[in-house]
Amino acid sequence: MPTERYFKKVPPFPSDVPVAKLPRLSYAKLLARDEAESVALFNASRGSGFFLVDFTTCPEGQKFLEHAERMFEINEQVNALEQDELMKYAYRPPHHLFGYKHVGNLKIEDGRPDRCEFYNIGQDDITGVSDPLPNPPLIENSRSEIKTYMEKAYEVLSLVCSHLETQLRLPQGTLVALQPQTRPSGTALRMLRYLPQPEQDRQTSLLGHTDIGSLTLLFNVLGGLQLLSPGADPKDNNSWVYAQPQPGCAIVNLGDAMVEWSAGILRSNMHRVTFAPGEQSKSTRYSLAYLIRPFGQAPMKRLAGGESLIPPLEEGEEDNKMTASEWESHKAVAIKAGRDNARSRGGREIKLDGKSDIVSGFTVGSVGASHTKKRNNCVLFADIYLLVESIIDAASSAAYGMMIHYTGNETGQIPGKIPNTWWEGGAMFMALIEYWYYTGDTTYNSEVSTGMQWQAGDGDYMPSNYSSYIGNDDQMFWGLAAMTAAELNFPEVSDGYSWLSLAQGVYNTQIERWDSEDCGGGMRWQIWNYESGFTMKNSISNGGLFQLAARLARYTNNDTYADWAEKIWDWSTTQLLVDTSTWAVADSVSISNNCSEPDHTRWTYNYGAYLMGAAYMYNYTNDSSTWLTPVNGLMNSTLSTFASATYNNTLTDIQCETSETCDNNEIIFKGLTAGWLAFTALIVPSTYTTIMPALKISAQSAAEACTGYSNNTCGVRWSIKSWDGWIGLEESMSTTNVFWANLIPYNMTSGPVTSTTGGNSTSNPTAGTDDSTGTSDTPRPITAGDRAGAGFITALFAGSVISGVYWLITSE
Ligand SMILES: O=C(O)CCC(=O)C(=O)O
Ligand SMILES: [Fe+2]
Repeated sequence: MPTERYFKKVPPFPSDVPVAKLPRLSYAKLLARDEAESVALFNASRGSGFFLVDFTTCPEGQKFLEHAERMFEINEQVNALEQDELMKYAYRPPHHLFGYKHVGNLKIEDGRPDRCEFYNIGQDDITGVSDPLPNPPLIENSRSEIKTYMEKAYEVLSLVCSHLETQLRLPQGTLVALQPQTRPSGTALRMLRYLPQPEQDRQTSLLGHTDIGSLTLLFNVLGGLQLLSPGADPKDNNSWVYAQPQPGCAIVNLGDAMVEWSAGILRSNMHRVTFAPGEQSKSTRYSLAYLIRPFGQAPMKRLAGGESLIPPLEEGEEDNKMTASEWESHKAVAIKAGRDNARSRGGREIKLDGKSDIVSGFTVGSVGASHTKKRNNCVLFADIYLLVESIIDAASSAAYGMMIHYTGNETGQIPGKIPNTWWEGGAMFMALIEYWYYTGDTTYNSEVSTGMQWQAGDGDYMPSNYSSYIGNDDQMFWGLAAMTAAELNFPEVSDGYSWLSLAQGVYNTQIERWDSEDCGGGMRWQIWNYESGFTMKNSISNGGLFQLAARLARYTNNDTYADWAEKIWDWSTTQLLVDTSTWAVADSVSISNNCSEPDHTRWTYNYGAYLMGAAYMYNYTNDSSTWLTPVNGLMNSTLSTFASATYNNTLTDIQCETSETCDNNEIIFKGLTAGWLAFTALIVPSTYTTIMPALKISAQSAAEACTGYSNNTCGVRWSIKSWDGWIGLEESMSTTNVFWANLIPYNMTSGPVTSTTGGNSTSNPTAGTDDSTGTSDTPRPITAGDRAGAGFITALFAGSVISGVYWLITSE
């Protein structure tokens, strides 16, 4: 389709719109290594990072155009498939970056949904470098043709690399070796379609971005692609000029990897897609992009040294020490104004034979006028596909910051046990399971499995080593972690307890402890009468069991659990632990005054525990309005109490944060709450538009609070939007939670499953019932110090950059 005869089928590109004058290089001359063509390629790569390659100039080129036409046919057919069929192969960042992206899946500058759809075919899939991925039969049947096209396109771009190597005076093969077709990478053939937009309602179809890989080879017939004029304001529509497709030519552009390798000599320019100009706007636009990304482990550092024109590090400059895949995820950070690596994004002057040499951007041609603009030194948006990756990156950095404090996986240590605390292990594993689910990062999975099984006791989280001082709430967190594992299909441990049975074990042992003798019911805080909280009935124990029962009801579709959930809810609201007129949640009541005086202590997680339970009941009862009122009431009171403007709309445990008196337990609360809010947004869809923006702001603030020691150390007080000097496992756990919670929008179709929607954890309805641990009231000696705060250990972890989230969230 990119040949003359296809151009004739559509209205001509109008002559009265400004266009970027891109140099048109002859493929024949490039093949013949024509010196002038090589220099022209280099100058275009420095100036605008965009040029045309004319394939009509030789038989090899014409052959390539035939292959491209065939891909255009496949493009039309693939995008013409029924939505339902395409959605079977949905591209699901963060887990799957290949497959079909539907219209509206990404956003444009102003937050509205995009108008671009595409099918991403992974190179590794097609060449056999990875296991095959599922694709529609149309693609499956065309594997060999697609493979040929990829090989040819790769050959063309390798030729481009070879010219760049010559001009940069790099040893031949240097750039090509960083992106071989034989090594795993994110390289893809993207088949894009843009339907015509109604005249009254037109907008950007694909958000302005730079390509994060190294080189892109793009064919299209209709206009629509626009480049940002160098130095211009991306918010001003006049700054964007069309790149006019030419018959028989591909548009080649450089991506960000080239900027890194060349220390800023080569240029990666902002571009976007909008409706086609003039009469063309009425036709459907197809384009075919072959996007090369370096192999995952490729170094991103500048290729200085030897004869190369690439300058060695200057004072104040730092080498990029990341691998390509690390760097892809971290790139978003470079955008934050004032950071070293954001200053030069291409077009850096070079020294040629002792003289400095600089190339301007591109010439803008329009009727009667032609002018050159300054080069663009400031890339304002990163590749759109990076949005997800930068949140993943933040989550991964926070999870790492958490796990460096964990020693349970070391020889001689106890799996699942965190010094000076037992319950936190459950909260930590819950965070790691969710982290795994939303990021796809399996790094900590074996720690999770081992620790969760090790602490399981007889299958109900009353392990004999700690059972003498475990409280109901402590045990509950492990139960909720196991429930989460079941709902997210965390891999089962073949010779261990099933996740579901562990959750059932906790539930069964706890309902046994329901205390009808005092205050008409309720769970006590403590199990043992020698513990000081034995005479108290608190929200987290009751709200936790309420939540667990609701989740078990939904997972197993068994009303017995739901009945218990209702019973706990009724008791909690009657006792005003949950006040259904104000939706305030107290921390506890005391048996000493017949539970008549709920306290005024406000903790995020008490709200969150009940909110999550109500959300599950709403979902379980098929959206019954009875449960919607509590869901909305608790959601609103959570946000207005803990994320008000006073706290920069950022989740704050108001009880301790301003006074800087939060203990290690308390530091974890708001992260747990963030996670429960996120699940609520998923299973009660009407809450989504309230919850997600709130979670975004919290994550943005948290990212800014994770700037300690220049190594992403996270503090406690997110709301002050800077690091507060605190550090520890708990701080990092909370930020891990708020970051994965922000990945929910990218994984909307899944989330917590049930036994009838893909959950396969084995049920054991009587789990824990034959375990007498925890039902005896014989006093046992307490092991000292379990509730004492852990000392703060200095974390030193390097490399990643959480503040990327700041940009990410503000840019959406
Ligand atoms: O459709 C086009 O012309 C451009 C697509 C693009 O920029 C991309 O996929 O990165
Ligand atoms: Fe692009």
